[in-house]
Amino acid sequence: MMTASRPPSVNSMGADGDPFSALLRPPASETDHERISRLQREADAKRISDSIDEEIKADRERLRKSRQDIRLLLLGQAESGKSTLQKQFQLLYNPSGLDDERMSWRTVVYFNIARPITRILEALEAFGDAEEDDDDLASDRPFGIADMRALSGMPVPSTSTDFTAEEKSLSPSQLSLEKQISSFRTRLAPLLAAESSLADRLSGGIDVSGSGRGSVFVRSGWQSKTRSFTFGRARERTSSGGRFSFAARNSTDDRKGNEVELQARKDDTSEDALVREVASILASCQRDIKELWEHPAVRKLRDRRRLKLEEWAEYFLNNIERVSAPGYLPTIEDILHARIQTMGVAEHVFDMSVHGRNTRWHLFDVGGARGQRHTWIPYFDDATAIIFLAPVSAFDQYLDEDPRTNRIDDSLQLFKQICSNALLKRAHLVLFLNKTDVLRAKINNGVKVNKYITSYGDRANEYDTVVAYFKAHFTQVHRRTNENNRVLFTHLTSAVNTKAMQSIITDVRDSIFRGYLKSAALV
Ligand SMILES: Nc1nc2c(ncn2[C@@H]2O[C@H](COP(=O)(O)OP(=O)(O)OP(=O)(O)O)[C@@H](O)[C@H]2O)c(=O)[nH]1
Ligand SMILES: [Mg+2]
Repeated sequence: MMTASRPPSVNSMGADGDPFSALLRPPASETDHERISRLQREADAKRISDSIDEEIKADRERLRKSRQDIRLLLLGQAESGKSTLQKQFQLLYNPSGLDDERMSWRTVVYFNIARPITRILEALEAFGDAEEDDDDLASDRPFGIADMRALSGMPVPSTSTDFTAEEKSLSPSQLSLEKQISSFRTRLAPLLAAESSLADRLSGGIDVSGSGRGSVFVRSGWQSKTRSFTFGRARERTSSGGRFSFAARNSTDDRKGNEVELQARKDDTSEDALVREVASILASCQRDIKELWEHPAVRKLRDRRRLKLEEWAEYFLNNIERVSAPGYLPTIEDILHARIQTMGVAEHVFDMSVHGRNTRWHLFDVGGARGQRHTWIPYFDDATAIIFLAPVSAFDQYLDEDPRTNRIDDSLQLFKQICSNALLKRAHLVLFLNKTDVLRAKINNGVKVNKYITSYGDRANEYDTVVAYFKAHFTQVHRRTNENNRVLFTHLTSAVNTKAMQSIITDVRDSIFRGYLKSAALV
């Protein structure tokens, strides 16, 4: 094909035939001074242009490298164990990171104690009005305040909760249960008052709808936020008798409190005043908490499953003496059990050497509550792999966001959406049937699966049978949506069990890496 170049315009052409040279040529009348400043301007412009070129080059290089990074999404409903799994990755590949955060986790641990205490007291009170049974004891009459009185072994006036002079002289265990609840409320008032302040501290004061019974939403990076609250800033709020100045103190306590505060201020000016205040409250009401937790009425409510506390609440209440001791610093085990809800998507980066190759892994830990799931989508199209966590212990639980939906059912629906999502069709797929330890404990305690999952029928209410049943359902969902013959790697896990998790993570890491090398055609 013939090509004809357009002739340059005669008017704009310089003597050398270049149409631009006439424009760029300095005027014939240019003075020495003008020439020097022109050359200076041109040198500056070249420097800027070169540095832009360098930046573009560096950006390209970063992009090229980041395309080779591995992107792993941790998906699953709220409370399925995603953040716990992320902590296990951190323990394995950046252990000092978690160690540095130990102080900050006190806020969460204290919150994880204060919230269940409120719930236990509410449950004790509420069941006085309960009319229906909710578990295997369907034939039992409702366990109400009359039962509680019976438990306490004393006749009581049913209306007044004021203590008589005689009652004041009695030990707590000699009081009627109604009075005991009231006494617990009084003794634990400072801790109950601290709950919302701790929640505010963790969430930054943002009340997000859908935050659950036992939890509070936090954004990534909350650790530095809780630590960086200086004493001075927190003190501002305590001094006005606001929410941090807890009740039930006499003037001697106040003096002592002030001395402790002054000493603490000298010792560590950056320590959070709220956390210190709660630590001292816990130290002083540790025996009350233990007494409440071990109270026969609370045990009975738990046995009858009228009070269902989450695994973290049980863990911290069982460890209350250690956790409320002065100078308490959360252990790694405590951090793994601590509960806060993830808001949005938190990215964690790990550099790993896998079989001699250095790779950068980006772990995306997402918020699993229904209201958070839309935030996952932007991370789908370049995901290398997904670990989907399904908490198999949740067969007797319902979503906080929608109390009519069984949590296993929600997990199956969500897994179906993930398996069939076109953006994710090339991602390596791993399924963790998690919380197997909690499942085992429930089965051992006689909780019947077919009461909540009717299709379970009359199969044996034994751990192995239950796990096999749930596994078969998830595998079937995968098979039915598996257009690309993608392999599903399944593991039975307990995300809080560090020893077991470390070998599972290594296995999963290797299989993801092999898949990644294959798909990147690097082998
Ligand atoms: N006993 C036991 N507890 C677990 C297990 N996995 C997670 N947990 C606990 O369950 C709670 C919830 O776990 P998270 O990791 O916060 O759940 P998540 O999936 O990140 O939840 P969202 O951030 O709300 O989406 C925490 O208190 C964990 O310690 C498990 O396998 N066994
Ligand atoms: Mg989380």
